[in-house]
Amino acid sequence: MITVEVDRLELRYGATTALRDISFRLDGPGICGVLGRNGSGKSSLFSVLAAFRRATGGEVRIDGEPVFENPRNTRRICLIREAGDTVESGDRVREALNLAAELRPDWDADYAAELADKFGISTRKRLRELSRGRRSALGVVLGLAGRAPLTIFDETYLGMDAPSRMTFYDELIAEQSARPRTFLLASHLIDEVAPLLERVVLLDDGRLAAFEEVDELLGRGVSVTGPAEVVAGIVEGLQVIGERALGQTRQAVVYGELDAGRRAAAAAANVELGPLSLQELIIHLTGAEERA
Ligand SMILES: Nc1ncnc2c1ncn2[C@@H]1O[C@H](COP(=O)(O)OP(=O)(O)OP(=O)(O)O)[C@@H](O)[C@H]1O
Repeated sequence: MITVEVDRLELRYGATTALRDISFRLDGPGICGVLGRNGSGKSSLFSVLAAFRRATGGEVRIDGEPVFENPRNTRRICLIREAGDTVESGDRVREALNLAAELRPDWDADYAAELADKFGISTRKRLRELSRGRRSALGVVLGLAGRAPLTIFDETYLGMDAPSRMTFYDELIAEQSARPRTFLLASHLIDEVAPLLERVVLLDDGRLAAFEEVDELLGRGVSVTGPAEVVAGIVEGLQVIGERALGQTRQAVVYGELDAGRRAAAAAANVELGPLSLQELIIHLTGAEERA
């Protein structure tokens, strides 16, 4: 079990600032989603966490020690990138697995073989002959069987079909309960991964838009649907983060809680109050509608 501290992190690529003033801390095991729109900085954050890049400001520490140029930490972190990016070493699947066995102190070869079988990956196959989905699945095998205390999957699902993705999610949950560790998961399939996540790091244009437990985040959003004028009265003075009109019916998405008075007004006027999905909430929080 490890502690991950991201402290006022900044990453610039020349004139582009990809991450600004990002701070959060993960104590102990859990599955944390790293979510955000294209270009929001997810892969940049991972590249600093995995010590592939040096931060241009602030720091990342694992168990209190910096990650960059620190061999003690490098072996404890495993970053699995999207399809094809992780498995360039070796000619065949077997060689990629053997290399992982050398690099990863906690590698479980039997589990790797079992997973490869589940994903239909032949260990005799040449890496370049694998389909895109199977290359992604091989990334999943390397990440799960490596059992690194900090394991990061960066859009590793790309190209994987629905049954393979479900196998990935099931294995992730099973691993997490049998051998708790810290997983970071970036995905654009938010509602698909939402049930796995305990916490979310939400990035918006390189900034930290939210760092929260999923249940708390979900508790913040409520949709209010009914006759336009009544809805307007109920949400007045609240933070409305999205709106939709359908004829005389209006749906307002509120970020925040409705007090008892507003709830009673809604009940009396047949106004429907509903939860938001994590995906809806995140779409609103990252301003997709306004920008679109
Ligand atoms: N090597 C690089 N050189 C210059 N700019 C870069 C580089 N890598 C990323 N960026 C820029 O940094 C910002 C963040 O990109 P990043 O790839 O971290 O986003 P992301 O959230 O992973 O996006 P996506 O969801 O599309 O994968 C973007 O503006 C991007 O153009």
